[in-house]
Amino acid sequence: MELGPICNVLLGIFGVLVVLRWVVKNANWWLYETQLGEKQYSLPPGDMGWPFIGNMWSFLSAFKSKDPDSFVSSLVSRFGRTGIYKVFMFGNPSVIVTSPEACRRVLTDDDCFKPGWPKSTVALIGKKSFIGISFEEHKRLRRLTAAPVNGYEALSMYTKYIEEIVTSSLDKWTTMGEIEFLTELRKLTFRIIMYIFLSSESEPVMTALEREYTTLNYGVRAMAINIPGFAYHKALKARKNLVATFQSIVEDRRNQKKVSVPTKKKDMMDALIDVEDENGRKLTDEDIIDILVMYLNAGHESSGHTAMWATIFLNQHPEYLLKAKKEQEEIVRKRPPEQKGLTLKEIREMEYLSKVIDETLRVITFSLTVFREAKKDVNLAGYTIPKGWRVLVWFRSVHLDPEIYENPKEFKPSRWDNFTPKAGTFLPFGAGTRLCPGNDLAKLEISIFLHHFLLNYQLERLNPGSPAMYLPHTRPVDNCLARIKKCPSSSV
Ligand code: HEM
Repeated sequence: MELGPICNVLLGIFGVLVVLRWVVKNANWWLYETQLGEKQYSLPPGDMGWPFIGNMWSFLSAFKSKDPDSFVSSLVSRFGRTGIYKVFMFGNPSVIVTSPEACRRVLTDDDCFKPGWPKSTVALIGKKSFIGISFEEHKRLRRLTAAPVNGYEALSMYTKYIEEIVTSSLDKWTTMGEIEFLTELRKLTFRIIMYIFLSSESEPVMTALEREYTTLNYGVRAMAINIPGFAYHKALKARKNLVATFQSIVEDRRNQKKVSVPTKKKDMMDALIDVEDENGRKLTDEDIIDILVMYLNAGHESSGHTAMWATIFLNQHPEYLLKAKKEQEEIVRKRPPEQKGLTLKEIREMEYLSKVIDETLRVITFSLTVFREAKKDVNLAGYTIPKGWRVLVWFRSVHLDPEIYENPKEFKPSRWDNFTPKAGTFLPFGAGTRLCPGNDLAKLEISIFLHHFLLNYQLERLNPGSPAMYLPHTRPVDNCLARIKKCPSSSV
């Protein structure tokens, strides 16, 4: 048999494959960069990945592996430590920023950047939530909703309630045998945020809502594939259920108001129903529901995860746990005998505990990234971000940068002794006009939880070596399966 023709055919196929690969690899470059004219030459270095999926495959495979940071470190090793990289993610030509200076600039420059969350995320959180509304509308609703969740007066008001719910939950957990510690903490923080927004709801409604939020969050970081079986499809269904529940709560509250039965305490729902703009225009049901979907989500997942990790880290480091416990015992010892429970003043004096929480926020970086969009062509660090491109502010890289935090993956609360982070190097709650409005509330909840936990309880993990997973948020695969036990020295 003659080999010549076969070789030619094989060579031909090989040639076609090489050309095809080149075309496919350069499709995004051709689609998004060549259109930019001269500007394409000043884009940040990077790689736009494959057509349609861009860099999502590398992102998802890194974040589903044991080394999520391999995603950004591969950009650094290929393109250098520029702190800004061109990518194609979540369906858009984008730039990832990883240096403190660039992150801070993007977060604080409202003339150049606006929220730029992927359409799929806006569809889940709501187009009338803070990530979908105009600058002016955001300013107004932010003013209205931020005061009741932050500030001395509001926080003092919630301290007693949070303490009650923390102590009763901890007590209950000791009787439950094996629990998923994270799941229980999420329920706890969800009850707190429900109380602030809606005063109260029945236990079954709360458990059902919290479950829907878990499904919703899986969809937020997944690929937007709306086909049964995929995380995004399930998340859309979860949103539908949440909207239906909130709709009936809003209707009930409006009806109550019509027959003018004043509720005992004015909660956030009352404030949202009553508020008018300068033209006397009130919020629609859709406005209120999207604000609820957003706040109740942002307001419990993050604090629940952070409280869990702080407890795990302390458990892994008995010397830090002892130090934190001593501080709490000292607070109780100094307390006048007639005082019942914690005061905000005492919480503000928990110096070591505050370092434990900051260190947890840094090591875990609950919000791995946030999204912005360039409102015009922007020059950043000598590179051009073209108008309309998305910017991913990659908090995780800043918090785990060995040039900022020595041995960054080590949990070491004492690194915060006499250390004030430079601007842009510690951003657990973001910065600028979108700085998390719940930052003080979150620290309050976590401090109250740790206070009672350290004084009276112990965590016994069933799988202490359970590996971590990173999407949608960093957590142990087993949701921290554990038993909660009373300390032998407990006074409760
Ligand atoms: C450890 C706990 C928390 C962490 C790590 C956290 C983190 C963040 C971050 C990084 C942002 C900035 C988003 C951006 O720049 O686009 C943010 C925004 C937000 N957070 Fe939090 N958060 C926490 C707790 C809370 C709590 C308890 C609430 C509820 C009261 C809350 C409500 C919100 C809201 C509504 C926004 C949007 C703000 C806006 O767009 O103006 N967060 N959070």
